[in-house]
Amino acid sequence: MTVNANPDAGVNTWRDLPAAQQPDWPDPEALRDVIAELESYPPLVFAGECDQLRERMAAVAKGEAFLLQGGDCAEAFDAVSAEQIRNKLKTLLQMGAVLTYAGSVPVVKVGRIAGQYSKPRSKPTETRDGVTLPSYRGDSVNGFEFTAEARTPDPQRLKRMYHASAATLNLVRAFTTGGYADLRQVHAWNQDFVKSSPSGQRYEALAREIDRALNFMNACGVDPEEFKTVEFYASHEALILDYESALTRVDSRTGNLYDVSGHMVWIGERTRQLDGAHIEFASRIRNPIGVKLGPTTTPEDALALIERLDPEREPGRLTFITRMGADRIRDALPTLVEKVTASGAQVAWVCDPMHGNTFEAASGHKTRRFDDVLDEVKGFFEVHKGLGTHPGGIHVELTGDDVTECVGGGDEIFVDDLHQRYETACDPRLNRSQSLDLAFLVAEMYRDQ
Ligand SMILES: O=C[C@H](O)[C@H](O)COP(=O)(O)O
Ligand SMILES: C=C(OP(=O)(O)O)C(=O)O
Repeated sequence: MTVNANPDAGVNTWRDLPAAQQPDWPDPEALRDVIAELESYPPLVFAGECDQLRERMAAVAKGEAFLLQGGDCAEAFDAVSAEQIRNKLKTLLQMGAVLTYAGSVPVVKVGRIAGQYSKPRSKPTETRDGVTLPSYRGDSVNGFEFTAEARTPDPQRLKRMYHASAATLNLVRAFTTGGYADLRQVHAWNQDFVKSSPSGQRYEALAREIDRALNFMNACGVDPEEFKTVEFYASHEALILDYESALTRVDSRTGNLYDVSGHMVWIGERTRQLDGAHIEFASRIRNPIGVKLGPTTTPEDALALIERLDPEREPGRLTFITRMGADRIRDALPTLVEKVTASGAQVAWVCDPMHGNTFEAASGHKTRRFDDVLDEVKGFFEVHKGLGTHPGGIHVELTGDDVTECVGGGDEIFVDDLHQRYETACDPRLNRSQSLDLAFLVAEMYRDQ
């Protein structure tokens, strides 16, 4: 259930509509208290930063830049450590360097980070050995452990989500502006990795080229500030609407509403009903918005979403993140892109090659084949090439750690390896080596485009 914490605020119009995938909070009073407290907390991001990202996304929509959006499937409170945050950031920075240099395109870097704590689920309950409990819905809602106590939704967790997001964002900001992300560190990001992995070695060769280019520029007297820091943004799925609307504020500069829990938020495949609460919520805020589109999306759905979320047809406002599956993308995507383009809307098209390619291995692990992931990205590029439209970016679930959750990749992981380091709380992520492999292959596709 949801409660009406601030009926006068313009953001609360979603409360009258059906809201899919919301937790069954057992104690409405406790939820109300938490919402009131969250409403008093300072913003996690500044509205001006959201505007800046909207401008960057406009460049993506116009074909002038490429989006790299990636991070955990589900962040976890016990993984808010310097090491894990640094590893994730390092992986994204390395991928960004590969795409920028080998793909020769400006890369907009956005993490699935500092707020990705809530998960929509296929089933509301999970049964093990005859015991049925609520499904795990992310650390913002309940615990992963299979006990009645852990699985009971607890609104106090929404406050932990805020604090975990704040701590993560703080370190990300320190790393990206305090010297760690300086392009001259391009080798340092690879240090612990290069010897053992083919993709690490390939990266090292590219880093040497970048070094030479930097030395050349330096010798010419050019040392741009842009190389010393990195623009990096935070995004997550806007799923738990009580949290998102408690973090929505009126921007004093413009009087507009911004969800200041992250720079960009997206609405998932399971919650993008046109007459539902999530789309209503997204229509009220000025952040750049993503919407996931699965294989059954019709052109009419896409056009109606544009009408609701981007009535002014403003490039950068709306990103369609398609997640069709490798076997469907070549059939399902062309009509969508054609009809949307013909409507005059300039959305950014981004490929999520993860969510349409999940299967369960014989061992019971949810996994994905690297080759399927790659094939979906290839299909995405083929479709856009065929239509003369811009393949705007990729959206991937990844981690900087050497997990064994997806099979394949240059440093191949086999189905029998899955149990070794299977650490995700929900869906399988690419590890660092697989992520770099993907970046090199996408850079080649982009160049060939
Ligand atoms: O990350 C996406 C969804 O939350 C996830 O795919 C749902 O998984 P389920 O089908 O196991 O519920
Ligand atoms: C739930 C997700 O994806 P989708 O909505 O595409 O299933 C996700 O990206 O975490």
